[in-house]
Amino acid sequence: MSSRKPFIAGNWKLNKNLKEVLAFLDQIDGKLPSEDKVEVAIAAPAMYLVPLVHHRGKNPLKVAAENVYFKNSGAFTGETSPQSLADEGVEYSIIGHSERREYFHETDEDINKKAHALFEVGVTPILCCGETLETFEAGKTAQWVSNQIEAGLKGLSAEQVSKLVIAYEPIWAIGTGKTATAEIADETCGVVRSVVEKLYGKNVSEAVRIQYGGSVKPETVAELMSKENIDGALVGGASLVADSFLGLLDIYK
Ligand SMILES: O=C[C@H](O)COP(=O)(O)O
Repeated sequence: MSSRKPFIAGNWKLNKNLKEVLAFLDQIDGKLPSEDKVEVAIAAPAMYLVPLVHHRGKNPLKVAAENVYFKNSGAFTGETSPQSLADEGVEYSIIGHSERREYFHETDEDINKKAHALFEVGVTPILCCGETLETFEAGKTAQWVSNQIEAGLKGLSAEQVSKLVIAYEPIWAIGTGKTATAEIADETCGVVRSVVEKLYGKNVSEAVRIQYGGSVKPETVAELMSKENIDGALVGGASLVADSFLGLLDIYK
């Protein structure tokens, strides 16, 4: 367990309708642990960001976008601007999720532009990285993830990177029920931290928070969070149902 504040974020992906979003807020109302112990967020489809901000009430719940564009205005049909996230009170945005990289062909360069654009408006990026099963089995995870991180951080200042959140999500563990062992997850989060140290020095690498993501469940979260280099979790499936989402936070009560 590190001294950094843990950060547990749900990622709803393309799930829920408005009624379900509001019901979820109702079900977690007054049940989140104190923000002194853990930071909690939900990343939701763009359509539900404003309702989440407006209906979270006094719950210590941060709101995150699942994606963002790197321009604030212009002829970019269908995109969401960083400025609109900031204006509506959205605190975080995931960038570079493996599903965006795979299905929407996002490149490291796009993702780096998004990181810059978010910092410019005061929204904190959650920068995702992670390798395929093939890369994992070939023993090339460290190199792969290091390259993604170096490219994603290009041109960011030490001050920005110390506020950043990085999520290590092995693609083979996403939605498969196959969580990486806590040891593997910790080792790769340690690799990510060492890349940050190489680029920005010890102070920044000790400040940056690194989440693990990939089939995290209430039953597996405690062991993962006990590891030195893991500061939180980015959770898909287990964040969709209020009881299970609250179960992820039991260790902080
Ligand atoms: O962003 C979340 C990850 O893709 C993990 O999803 P999962 O918990 O359903 O495996």
